[in-house]
Amino acid sequence: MTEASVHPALWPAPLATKAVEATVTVPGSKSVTNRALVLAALAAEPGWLRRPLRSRDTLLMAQALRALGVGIEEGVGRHGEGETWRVIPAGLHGPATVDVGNAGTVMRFLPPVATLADGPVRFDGDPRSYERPLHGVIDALRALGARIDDDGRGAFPLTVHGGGALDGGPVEIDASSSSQFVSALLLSAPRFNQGVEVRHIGGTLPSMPHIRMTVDMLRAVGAQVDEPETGGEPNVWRVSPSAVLGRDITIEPDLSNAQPFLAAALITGGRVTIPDWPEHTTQPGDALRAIFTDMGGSYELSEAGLTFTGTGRVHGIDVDLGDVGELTPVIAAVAALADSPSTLRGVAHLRLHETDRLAALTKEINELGGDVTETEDGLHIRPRPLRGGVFHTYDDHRMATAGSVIGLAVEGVEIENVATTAKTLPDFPRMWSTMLGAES
Ligand SMILES: O=C(O)C1=C[C@@H](OP(=O)(O)O)[C@@H](O)[C@H](O)C1
Ligand SMILES: C=C(OP(=O)(O)O)C(=O)O
Repeated sequence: MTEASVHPALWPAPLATKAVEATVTVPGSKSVTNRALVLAALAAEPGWLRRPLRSRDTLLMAQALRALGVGIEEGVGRHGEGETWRVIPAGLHGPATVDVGNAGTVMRFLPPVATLADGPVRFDGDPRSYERPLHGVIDALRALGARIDDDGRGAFPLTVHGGGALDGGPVEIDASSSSQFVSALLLSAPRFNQGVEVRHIGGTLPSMPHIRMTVDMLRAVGAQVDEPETGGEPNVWRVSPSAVLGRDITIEPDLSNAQPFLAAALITGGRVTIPDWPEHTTQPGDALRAIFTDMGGSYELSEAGLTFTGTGRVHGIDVDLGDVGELTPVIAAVAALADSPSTLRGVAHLRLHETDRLAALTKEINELGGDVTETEDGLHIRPRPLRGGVFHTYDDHRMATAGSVIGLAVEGVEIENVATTAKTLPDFPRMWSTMLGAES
């Protein structure tokens, strides 16, 4: 248990007393930042990340790459000191230790990188990292020629005995518990001797937009990728061996972290603008435009960014969130405040996220007087009048933001350990209060 969960601070979630009217600048995407760091570390020349996210997950990634010998320097960007990272690749060295925290991207994306180091790399992390699925990455790396010690458990702590290179080649995996298995193998694959051919052989693959993000970012650094969506075989991804180019990349705002702010507009009948909303993106958060419109709002994408407007009336929704699972907690919170029931489907794999999100949402919303039941692959949510109380967060950043959304409409909601939002959005409490202070 972390210190924060032994002494959980309670944060009184602010109530919205009127329609929220605000412009909220959201920091960079976790998923894009951590992919960009890995690709820059594997490149043949230095690269830049502009407006990277600085949060627990991305700082853990940067710290791990530095431990392997990669230079990551603070640079002066267009937006002032400290807003860029210059990444200077180097030979990857062991021995090294990597703390994965509870970051799925760090725990899955870095073992393949470690196979390229010239010595042992020991991985450890938060207690929850021991429970999150990893076998797809570890078994695949072994099949591709890596030596990994894990006491036979297929979980952390473990040591990847980097041999300076990896054969690579064809491999079958079951990635139905996490798309990150596929992304992990593809990201390092240009540097494997034979590249990689990953064949997914399990049930439904979640989070397809995140795999698309991996493919697009690989292509942007010069990799050749064959994949199902551009005419390749279904469920098969191939990356050819090649040099990785150093690039200058500006990180998009994290659209999944924009979600609670958009939800505030929807629930209060207000208007929230998120500047720099990308016109085209692989981020799953882009699906919020359609989902929150179905739930009763409307949006406009303009030079100013994405402006989302609510009417104060929120409708229930029946939706498959398999592609966009990380949006589920805040959608569940909004659904609990709607005028009709909701069914959220396709997200059984959320039981293995930061916490068991289906169980946690059910318990916490019901403890405020709600009526939520778990299904095999999601949630049924029947809105009822809610009351105040403690909203437990289980070291899950998205539970904290979900509870805060309910707190906008329900007096007396207290969020346990709101600091857990530091995983991807360290400034959340201040941003939330500022948004409400900007009410008109
Ligand atoms: O590759 C990524 O950056 C992510 C993929 C998804 O993981 P799962 O496929 O495990 O849900 C998502 O939920 C996570 O927040 C980020
Ligand atoms: C599932 C999530 O994170 P992770 O990258 O740790 O899997 C998330 O951010 O919702």
